Amino acid sequence: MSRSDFLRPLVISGPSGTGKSTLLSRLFLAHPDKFGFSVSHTTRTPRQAEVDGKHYYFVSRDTFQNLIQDGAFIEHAQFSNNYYGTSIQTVKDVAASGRRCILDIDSQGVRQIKTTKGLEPNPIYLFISPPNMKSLRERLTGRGSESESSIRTRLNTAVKEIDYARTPGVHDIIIVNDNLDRAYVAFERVALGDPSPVDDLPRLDDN
Ligand SMILES: Nc1ncnc2c1ncn2[C@@H]1O[C@H](COP(=O)(O)OP(=O)(O)OP(=O)(O)O)[C@@H](O)[C@H]1O
Repeated sequence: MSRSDFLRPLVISGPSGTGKSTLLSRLFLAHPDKFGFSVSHTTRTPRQAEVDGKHYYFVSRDTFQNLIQDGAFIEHAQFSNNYYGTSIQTVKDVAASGRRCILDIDSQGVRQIKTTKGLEPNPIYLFISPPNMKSLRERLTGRGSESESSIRTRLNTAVKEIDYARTPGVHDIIIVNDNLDRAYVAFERVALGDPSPVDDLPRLDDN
């Protein structure tokens, strides 16, 4: 991979509970100096052990709405009654440090970045899929962070996200997080610049 490719932001999306944070934590542990996470802003309340400025910038709805007015975001979206957004400044800060910027955003955000063309250079889009809906439900339940109704909302959204991911050209790369070790090997390759891993998206009518 050339240096210019390495500085292309890597946009990671995939249903809630599919394992994005888990894969990212491993990557950052293995390569502490190579990658920079674009820390998103959100109006949701922090989960236990989440740190302001590290996992998210936790802000009020008023602050978030002012930032939208100021044009601070390359994408922002509302999900489960909370706002999430990525500020232009965060991405610039990571690129300026010579690290590859990694963005973890939902599919509404992916659509928005693609239409606003706010990011230079052009990002690479990676979709992390669950192997099936049953596993996704188990992961969301096992994480213990969501109410039953929140899990239902996330599962309904997941179906739409996986459908959107079937649209040709939306994502450059697809990884199915079935076995965590296998998925991580593929994920690490992508992060280091190999564009080849493309798994098959699961059929949703057989699980
Ligand atoms: N391959 C896997 N097999 C089994 N469990 C997994 C796997 N990958 C992740 N998990 C577990 O699934 C749960 C959800 O993972 P994680 O929180 O990383 O998802 P996420 O995609 O970051 O979700 P969100 O978008 O809501 O932040 C966690 O408890 C994690 O330990």
